[in-house]
Amino acid sequence: MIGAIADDFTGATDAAVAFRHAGLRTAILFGTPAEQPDLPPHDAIVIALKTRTVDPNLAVQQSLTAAQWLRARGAPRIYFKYCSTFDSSAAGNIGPVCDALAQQLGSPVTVVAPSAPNHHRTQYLGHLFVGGELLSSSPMRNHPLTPMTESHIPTVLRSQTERPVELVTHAIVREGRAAVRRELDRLAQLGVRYAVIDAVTAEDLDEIGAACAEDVFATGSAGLAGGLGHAIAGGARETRGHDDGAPGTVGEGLAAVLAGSCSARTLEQIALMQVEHPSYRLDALSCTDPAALAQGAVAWYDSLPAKWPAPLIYSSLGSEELQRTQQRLGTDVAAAILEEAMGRVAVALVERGVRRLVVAGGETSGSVVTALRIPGGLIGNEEAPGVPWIYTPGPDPLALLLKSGNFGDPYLLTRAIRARHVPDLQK
Ligand SMILES: Nc1ncnc2c1ncn2[C@@H]1O[C@H](COP(=O)(O)OP(=O)(O)O)[C@@H](O)[C@H]1O
Ligand SMILES: O=C(O)[C@@H](O)C(=O)COP(=O)(O)O
Repeated sequence: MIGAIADDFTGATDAAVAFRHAGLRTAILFGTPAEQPDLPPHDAIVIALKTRTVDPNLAVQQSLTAAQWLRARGAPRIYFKYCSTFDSSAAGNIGPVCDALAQQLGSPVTVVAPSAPNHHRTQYLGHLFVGGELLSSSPMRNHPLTPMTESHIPTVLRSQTERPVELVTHAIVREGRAAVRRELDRLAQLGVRYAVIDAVTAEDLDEIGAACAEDVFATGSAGLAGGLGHAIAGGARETRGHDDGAPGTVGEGLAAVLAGSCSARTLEQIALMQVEHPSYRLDALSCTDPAALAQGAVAWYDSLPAKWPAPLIYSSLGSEELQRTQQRLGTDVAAAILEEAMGRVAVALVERGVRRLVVAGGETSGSVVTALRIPGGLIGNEEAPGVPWIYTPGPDPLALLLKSGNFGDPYLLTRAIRARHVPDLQK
């Protein structure tokens, strides 16, 4: 069994998919449960937290609680899943959370591997690339909460921890799992506490996963989750795409899209969705009261003719307009207003019968799922790599698609809500 803690909700779904593709039966939980829930048989549990941008002390406390819960549930090893673009602020939270978990778990040296080649994030000589660009030149430099302006991951991590950090280069990874293991042991003996490891391909991550599969603690993106999953499952690469019987079809309920992501890919997806779908923008500059903002959006939803295509409610803005909002209201205040408003909108839409909810943005997904008090779900098929449908338990399930800001092709949102039952205006 492996227990994973993800620092945001879309990241948790990405990791859950990676475990599932490796052949592990995977359960996802939103937050650390207060009690022991009944879970279907599983080899991996992913706990989704919303700790990427909160105060570092809170992130540490929540991560430690999740790790304790997973250990008590029988997980001999813990994986901390953060973003493949190493999303963090100057204060953390990757460094502080890694420090606390490494100490709690007694990890001598901890692997740090942000690469996720299936999402085109690769690391070479410590430098993280997004597609063909360095992280610091990619759209991540304009992220509303965690702008990434340094691509050299050992440098980023050193700014967040006092523990010694060293790089394990791709040349060592290419030598294979035994060489990686030897290097980790050598670094541990030298007193190094974090080994930031290059990885360019999924095969690299399988070698790294095999090298650290017995470690009590490892960290990275969904990429290394896949590598560890393979090592634990003892499976071959062909197991990728294996279906463990989770539901594969999208529900039949009314659909809506909620977008709080301002990532470049989400903005493209929104523009394409607006061609055929009605949309409403939550504007924090015109109203700073989340309840009133949400009320305006819900009144608009209620005014839509019965058979209109699924609507979009969004707050997403391009970087210039976004900066204006952040300068006027403050970055954290603007985010808090819009996240609370989006959570309230989600609750109202579900009360009105919406049963398929597509949410764009990791923080936004965290707010929506928390507002809906959803404890966890079953992982279904992927609408895009790393973006699976999630089915909530109970007699009246919801189908959720939690989309990471930069994931999915430009038509993802449009495709996700275009299910068989959506009324066709042409008829
Ligand atoms: N118009 C806006 N002005 C200021 N902040 C915004 C605006 N729209 C969204 N945000 C905030 O930006 C953050 C986007 O983060 P997130 O939802 O994680 O998206 P992504 O997955 O793209 O990182 C959220 O906290 C959201 O509330
Ligand atoms: O690793 C990734 O890129 C994702 O799993 C992830 O964490 C995405 O975060 P958001 O872009 O904030 O949704």
